[in-house]
Amino acid sequence: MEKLTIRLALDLDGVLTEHPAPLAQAANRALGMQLPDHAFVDSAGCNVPDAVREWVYGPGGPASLLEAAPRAQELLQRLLDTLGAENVWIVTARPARSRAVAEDWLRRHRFPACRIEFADDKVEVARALGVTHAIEDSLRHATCYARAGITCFLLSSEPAPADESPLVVRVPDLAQAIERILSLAGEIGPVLPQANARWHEPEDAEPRRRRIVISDLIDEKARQRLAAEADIVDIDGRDRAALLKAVQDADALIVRSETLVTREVLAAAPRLRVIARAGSGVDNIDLEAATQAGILVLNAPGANAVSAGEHTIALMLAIARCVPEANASTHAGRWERKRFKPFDLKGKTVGIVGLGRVGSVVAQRLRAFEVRLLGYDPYITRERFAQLGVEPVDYETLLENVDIITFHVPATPETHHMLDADAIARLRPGAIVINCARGEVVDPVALAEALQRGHVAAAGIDVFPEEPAYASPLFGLPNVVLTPHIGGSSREALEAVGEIISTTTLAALRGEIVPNAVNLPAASLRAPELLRLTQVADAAGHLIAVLQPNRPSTFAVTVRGQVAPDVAEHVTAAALSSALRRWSDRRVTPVNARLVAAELNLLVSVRFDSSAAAIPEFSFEVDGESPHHVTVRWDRKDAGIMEVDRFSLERPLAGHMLITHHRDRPGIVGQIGTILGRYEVNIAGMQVGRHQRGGEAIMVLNVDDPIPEEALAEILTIPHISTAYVVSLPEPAPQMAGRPVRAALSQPAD
Ligand SMILES: NC(=O)C1=CN([C@@H]2O[C@H](COP(=O)(O)OP(=O)(O)OC[C@H]3O[C@@H](n4cnc5c(N)ncnc54)[C@H](O)[C@@H]3O)[C@@H](O)[C@H]2O)C=CC1
Ligand SMILES: O=C(O)C(=O)COP(=O)(O)O
Repeated sequence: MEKLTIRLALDLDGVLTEHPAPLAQAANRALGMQLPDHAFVDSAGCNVPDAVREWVYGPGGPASLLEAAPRAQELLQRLLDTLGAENVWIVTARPARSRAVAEDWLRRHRFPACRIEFADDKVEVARALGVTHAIEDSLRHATCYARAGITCFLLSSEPAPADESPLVVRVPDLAQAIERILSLAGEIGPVLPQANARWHEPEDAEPRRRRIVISDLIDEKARQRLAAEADIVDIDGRDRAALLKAVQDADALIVRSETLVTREVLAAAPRLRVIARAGSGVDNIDLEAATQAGILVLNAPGANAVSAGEHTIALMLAIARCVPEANASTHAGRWERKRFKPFDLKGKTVGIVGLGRVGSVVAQRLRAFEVRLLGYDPYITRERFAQLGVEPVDYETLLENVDIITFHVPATPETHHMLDADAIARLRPGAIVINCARGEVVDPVALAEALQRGHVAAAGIDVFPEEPAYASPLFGLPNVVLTPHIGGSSREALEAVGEIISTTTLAALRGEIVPNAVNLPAASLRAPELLRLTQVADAAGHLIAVLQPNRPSTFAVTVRGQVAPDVAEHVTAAALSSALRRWSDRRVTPVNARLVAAELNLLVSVRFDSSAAAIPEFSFEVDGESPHHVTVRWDRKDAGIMEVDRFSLERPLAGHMLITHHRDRPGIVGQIGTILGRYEVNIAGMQVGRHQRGGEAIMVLNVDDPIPEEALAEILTIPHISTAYVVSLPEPAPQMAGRPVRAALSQPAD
């Protein structure tokens, strides 16, 4: 039976001892030092002079007066019992000459016997000992271990920075570090304990209602839809402290443009799985950090495009028709028919920068005004320009030839200050500038200056570099019409955005695949079909990690038959994330599966063989001492695991199973049945795969009851059985229950 051996290096100070602050305090008192309390968390790393270290750790020094950490003796004993005394070391950076003091301290505090290594360079020693895991209270040592490929549990209550190595796993105390290690050892031991024998580990022991934080005003119907399935926490996203507190136990966060979702926010949100942007622009969300953390980001592009487009036209017309000033003057009782000089849009040249959803709405509406339309958008096709009736031009040409310029681009490094002093200088005198996109696109200082000079005749601005905008160089200028980022706020837009965001947030929290993800590929398959396929791929990933508990160095996917690339990517991400959940301690989801794999040096490859199968198949293969292989077959309606380690199966794998690899010999099945019978495990079904009589074979037994550890140990003593695994996989989709996939597969494909 393949079994992951954990070889553990435990730090002494701060891990088995209490926090070593008393050491620094003693040195300060006795030697007149000014060491901070954490100096002896890593005294070498903190450059504590050697002479001080020798005194602190030497005979009669303050280290001999330290207390033990709570329950440290009992916890060490459990480690020794579970992992084996030959697999546990205390590895300390105390000076080697202090060995006698340390050993005496351990004895006096009734620690069980454990080997102890003294090393300035802990990693070098750990490598030589074949250490796989470590427990540390020093970030520097933890980082060094991680760099050497050793998973290190770091005792820390600080949140991890998002760029921390996936091999550094923060836990609050020693008990929890050891719990994680023991569960790791148990999970990959000979039998899966009941709680782990699930194909999809639940995040909670008890299913809990989801918690959704809403940080801005959203449509009321959307709110009610969310509240029907989850607990809602309303906050003002501009209040950082409230935001950081609210996200601590949030599953989803719904924001609009005013909430900045930074790395700091993500680091404070360990449970967060979905960030939904109730709108289009996601520039207020740190997408890179969200993706690294495996958090799905959704938005609702297009749902407010008419709103933003109409607002753009409103600003243009307000300027052309002098509406703001004429309104104020008439209200004030002045009848100034000669003062205002409105003009028609007809016959003017309007330049649209960015012809996406909003830009297109603007173009379509402006055509009715009989204007000439120039457009600059290097990312859309000539055909799209033609459809919209817009002449494609380069940016300079656009600037030099328009009466009105309007921006509809996202905020990116490329669009930052696209309209700066140089660009403004290219505009014809008297041009008008409209910005309903993002404040960052226009340099407000340069624009204000051009407006004051009259080079730019007027501007209509809905968005500001910093929002809420309580000050701006544009404030108070007579030829500027300002609105407080309400372009996308029409009733209809809020309703449409709300519907998309509420339904897809709930669907994503249920694990369904949604069409509006920003950091996962768009899916060309209907969501329910893709969900079933990715659930089975998830199960295949889980199975392959049960078969191969040590993280492999390659994860190769072969896609046979006609399969769209986005479907293959979803399947790969599902299988890989599920396997990585067992191969690493990182929080892995399909969103960050490839990133985590790359960080762990796991080479992921996807090969397409479209000539091969009429019925699509996805094969997952990992390397290792004995490479393993799992194949999912997909009839475009249902999917099932139909092959394990190149043995074909009659029925798809599902339910609680015992899988054995053995030599095909008479009597083996009977012997297993007898053992399971003795332990009162009921066998619900069986299938055997073999290549030739008497050769290598695989047997899958579906069982109704959990298999006790002792039963599996007995099964492993049966001659000719080489490996045995217990695994649980999801049942087939309800409509397929009881119907072998083979039958479904024989139907013609769609
Ligand atoms: N004022 C408001 O309330 C609203 C503002 N917006 C903002 O309007 C902008 C456009 O939104 P959508 O049309 O929904 O986005 P979109 O993604 O549909 O369209 C953006 C277009 O800009 C183009 N583009 C990107 N970089 C460019 C560059 N360097 N030069 C020229 N074109 C470039 C893209 O090819 C794309 O066609 C975004 O900044 C969005 O946040 C959107 C809705 C409401
Ligand atoms: O959808 C967008 O990109 C918008 O700019 C609208 O932002 P808001 O939701 O009104 O804060």
